[in-house]
Amino acid sequence: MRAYLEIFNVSKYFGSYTVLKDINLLINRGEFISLIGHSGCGKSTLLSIVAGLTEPTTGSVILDGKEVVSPGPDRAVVFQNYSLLPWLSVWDNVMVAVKSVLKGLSKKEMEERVKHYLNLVGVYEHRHKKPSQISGGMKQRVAIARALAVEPKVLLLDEPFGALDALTKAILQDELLRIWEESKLTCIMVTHDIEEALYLSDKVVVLSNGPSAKVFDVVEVNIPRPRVRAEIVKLREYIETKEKLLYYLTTVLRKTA
Ligand SMILES: Nc1ncnc2c1ncn2[C@@H]1O[C@H](COP(=O)(O)OP(=O)(O)OP(=O)(O)O)[C@@H](O)[C@H]1O
Repeated sequence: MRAYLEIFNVSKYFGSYTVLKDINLLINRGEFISLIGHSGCGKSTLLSIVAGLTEPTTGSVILDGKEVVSPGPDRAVVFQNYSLLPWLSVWDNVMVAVKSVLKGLSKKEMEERVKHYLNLVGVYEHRHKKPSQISGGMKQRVAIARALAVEPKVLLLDEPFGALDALTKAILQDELLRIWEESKLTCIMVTHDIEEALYLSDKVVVLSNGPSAKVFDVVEVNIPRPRVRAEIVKLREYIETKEKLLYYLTTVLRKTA
């Protein structure tokens, strides 16, 4: 049986520099996958290839039986730096995405959808504000609402909570987990945070150090769901998987620079 998202022999060269070499990954529908690895190994490049924003030098990405050749509404990306349009209100930032992707909807259906997703991430009451008038955590909520509002098949997250303080980060991780559990979206998230990866993911894909980064290991996170942060940290599976990932990153793949 084919996987929902298939990454076949993907390599990426920037000039003579080989970032990724022969990446192979199979991701099932509804899975939550984290990509982890040292800075500069090519995590964002791989995510960008899946998004269709970067073309692989060799190999291919197949989503639901179709090759990815460009960005498309079936894949939404959330970046660390929110990437909201500063001159538009919170409402319009989401509406612009809905209008551009879901042209067949009536005005009322579009408005209902924007309202639904702003409510889902808890920023509806801030809908008239501009991005400069809301906090970083709220901006990231809006970015997530915008991504979800087009109802993609795959949600791609590039260090989505990397710029947030620890408490806001924990709250948004809980919200993302809740939304993912309800929607059963397929998610791929780049992160540097092992605990975040363990809390959210079904599998953690560890990339080796670049240049020519490969998939070093795919670590299954066999922690039952629903997950309660305070409870899972006591589980043997959590402790052992965390130790394994730490061992990979700090010993086997240790970087000297
Ligand atoms: N457009 C580009 N042109 C040339 N080199 C690039 C380009 N994009 C990325 N690179 C290089 O590819 C390598 C991988 O970058 P990438 O951002 O994918 O790594 P990363 O693992 O996501 O890093 P970090 O964890 O620091 O965000 C780096 O050496 C980077 O300088």
